[in-house]
Amino acid sequence: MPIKQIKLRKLQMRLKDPFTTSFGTMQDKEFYITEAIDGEGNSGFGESVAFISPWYSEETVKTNLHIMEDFLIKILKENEISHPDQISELFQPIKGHNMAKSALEGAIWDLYAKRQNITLAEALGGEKKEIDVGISIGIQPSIEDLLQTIKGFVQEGYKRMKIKIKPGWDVDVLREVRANYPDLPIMADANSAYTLDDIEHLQKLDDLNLTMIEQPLGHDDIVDHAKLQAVMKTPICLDESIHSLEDTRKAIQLGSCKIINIKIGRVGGLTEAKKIHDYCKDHDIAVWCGGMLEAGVGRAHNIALTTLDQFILPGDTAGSSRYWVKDIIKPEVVVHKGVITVPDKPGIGYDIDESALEEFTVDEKVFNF
Ligand SMILES: O=C(O)CCC(=O)C1=CC=C[C@@H](O)[C@@H]1C(=O)O
Ligand SMILES: [Mg+2]
Repeated sequence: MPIKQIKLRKLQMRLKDPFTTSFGTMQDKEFYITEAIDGEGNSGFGESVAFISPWYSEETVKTNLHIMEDFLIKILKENEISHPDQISELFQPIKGHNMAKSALEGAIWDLYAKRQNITLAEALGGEKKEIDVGISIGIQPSIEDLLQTIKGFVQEGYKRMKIKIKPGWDVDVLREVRANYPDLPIMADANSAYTLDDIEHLQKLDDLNLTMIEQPLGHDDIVDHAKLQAVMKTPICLDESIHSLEDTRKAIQLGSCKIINIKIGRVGGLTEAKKIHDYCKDHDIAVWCGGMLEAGVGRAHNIALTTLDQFILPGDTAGSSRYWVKDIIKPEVVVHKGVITVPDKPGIGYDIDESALEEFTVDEKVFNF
């Protein structure tokens, strides 16, 4: 697969609404869209999920550019790529920087699928033609606002509500939600806002029939999570703690979680994400596809990954209109009654909206091979 050119476009897009988690609030998103071009004019696209500041992980938009242009693109130039699965091996000598690696690998996966004239889902071995999706709701100004927000998303048919929690906005809030929605699938995401000192407080959540509690403890912990899971009925789901298949193996061996949120960027790309999926399938651990407030390219990659059969829980892949006035793909991602129909066109299955891409691009770098 002769790559002739890599393009890095830095985009700035403004979320429709501020998104608040236990870390803080964001509304202006800056990120990279990557493009891998072959000699026949085919283009594959990827998206980096790193944020402007290192609050979710140590990576940022700036570290992404540094690692992509100073290391990863050089490795791609120096090696003949025949299959995208080679890339994670080639990038192995570069420690960390999974989101930078994933952004480039994703563009090459899309290019590969287009050259084979198959969908990215088929290239990954996925068979689902539709995927169930849930929605992630940031911390709201009041419980009334939260209930109103949930009401709207329930009416839109989303299959599961993910509610952000933090100390002072947790048990009482979730009790109120459960009282209003006795049968609705509800999960909580704490984004590491608690410690083992909070065990007794977190155990109060066990009465609420939550589908899971996501990442209650340290962002890089699997030991304390194992202690917490041992005393909680509610399944713990790990997000930030899982960066690789190795982390997955250790977390499952320790009993740190019963569910894993797979995010392509966090684990370094689609090849590693598929390995984690396959390992979880062998060990009866449910997985779902998390979100990073992506634009349409990243959303399309998430949809393709979610077609693999161990993705048995609704993920965070909302429709484009959840976050964006205008997305960079056409058609946009649409959720109908909590379901996304998997596109059947080659590659990611959505076209790039060239005018929107140009409108949001604030910088572009081209690397010729
Ligand atoms: O992209 C989406 O719709 C979900 C976004 C979301 O919930 C998150 C994005 C980034 C970090 C976290 O705050 C949170 C998560 O943990 O999944
Ligand atoms: Mg999370």
